[in-house]
Amino acid sequence: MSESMLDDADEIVPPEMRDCVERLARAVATLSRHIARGGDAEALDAETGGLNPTGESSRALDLVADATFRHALDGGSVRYLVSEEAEGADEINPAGKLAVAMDPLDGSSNIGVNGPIGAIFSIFPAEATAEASFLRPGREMTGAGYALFGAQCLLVLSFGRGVRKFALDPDSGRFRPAARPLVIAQEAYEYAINAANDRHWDRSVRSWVKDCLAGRDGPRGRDFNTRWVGAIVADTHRILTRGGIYLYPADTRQSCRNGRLRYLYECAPVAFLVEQAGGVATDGKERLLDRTPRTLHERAPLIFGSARTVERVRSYYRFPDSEHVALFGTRGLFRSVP
Ligand SMILES: O=P(O)(O)OC[C@H]1O[C@](O)(COP(=O)(O)O)[C@@H](O)[C@@H]1O
Ligand SMILES: [Mg+2]
Ligand SMILES: [Mg+2]
Repeated sequence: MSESMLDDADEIVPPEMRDCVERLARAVATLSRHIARGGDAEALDAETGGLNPTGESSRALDLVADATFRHALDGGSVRYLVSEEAEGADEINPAGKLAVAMDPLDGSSNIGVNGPIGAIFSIFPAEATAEASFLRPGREMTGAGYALFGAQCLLVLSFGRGVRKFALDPDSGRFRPAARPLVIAQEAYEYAINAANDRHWDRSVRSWVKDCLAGRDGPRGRDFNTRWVGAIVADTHRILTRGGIYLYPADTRQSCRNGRLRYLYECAPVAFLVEQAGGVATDGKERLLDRTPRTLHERAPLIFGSARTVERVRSYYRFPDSEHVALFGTRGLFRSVP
C-alpha cells in the first residue's frame, strides 16, 4: 500500500477496512483539489442532461465525483459499490470483502453558489450477492463516514467505536485527526427543516414546528434558532459539532411519501454516525438503523440529532397535538422532557 492518507490510521481504522478507507480518503483529497481549482463554479454545476436513478438531473461535478471514487476503489478491498449516480450495484472486485454504498456528491444544489458540499458512504461486509450485501438492516454496517468540502476539507469516520474527525492539510496532502472524538450535546435548541414544505407535512411535524416558532410565548417556553444548509452532510456536521436536530419527514408530495433522502447512502450512514456520537436517529417511529431497505435507492424519513431533542419530536408522533401540549407543554405533566 502507498503512504497512508491519514495520520494515526493504525489506531483508528480497523485493519479489514484500512485499504477501503485509504482509497476513499485519496479520492476525497483529489476531489477537494478539483473543486478548489475548478475556477468557474458554473462549469462544475453544468447540467449533464442525464437523470440519476431517483430522477434528479446530474451536474458535471456529480459525475466527476462518481468517477473519482470508482477509480480510487478499483482493484481494492471493495467487492460491491452502490452509487447515487448509478441504477444498480456494480461488482468492482470479485475478491473484495466489503460493500460500499455512497452519495459521491451531496448537496448538488450548492455547487453553483460555492456552498458546502460533501460525499457520504456506508460500509458493509460483502455477502454472496449485492442484494444480500445492501438490502439488510442499517445496523449491520461496520463503518460510515462523510467528506465535507467547506472552509476546510474534512473527513469524519466511525467504525463503531465513536466518531473521529480529520482535516486535510493542504501542504502535506494528509488528513490530520482532531484530538477529541465528536460527541453530540444531549439537548439543543437549533433545528433544521425545509420550511417551504410546511403545507405537505403531517400533523405531528407541523405542531412541533409551530411550538418551536412560538418561542418563549408558546408551550415550549423558550426561543429556538433555525439553520438549513441544503446538504445533509453539512447539516449533519453542524449537529455533530454543536448539537441540534434535523428533520426531513415523509410528506404528501408524490416523491416524498417515504421521505426525501435515500436510505442506504444518506439516512443510514448519518444514523450510524449520529448514534456513535451519542445522538438519536429515527424515522419518527422506529430506530433508523433497524429499517431494512427493499431497493437500493429507497427513500426514508429522517429525524436525528441531540437525544433529548429527538425524543421530544417522537412524543409529538405518539400523542395527538392537544394531548401533547397537556403532557409536555411548559405547564404539562412531563415538563422535564426537553
Ligand atoms: O432542498 P431539498 O430539495 O428540500 O432537499 C435537501 C436535501 O437533498 C439533498 O441535497 C440530496 O442530496 P444530493 O445533492 O446528493 O441529491 C440532501 O443533502 C439535502 O438535505
Ligand atoms: Mg445527497
Ligand atoms: Mg448526490
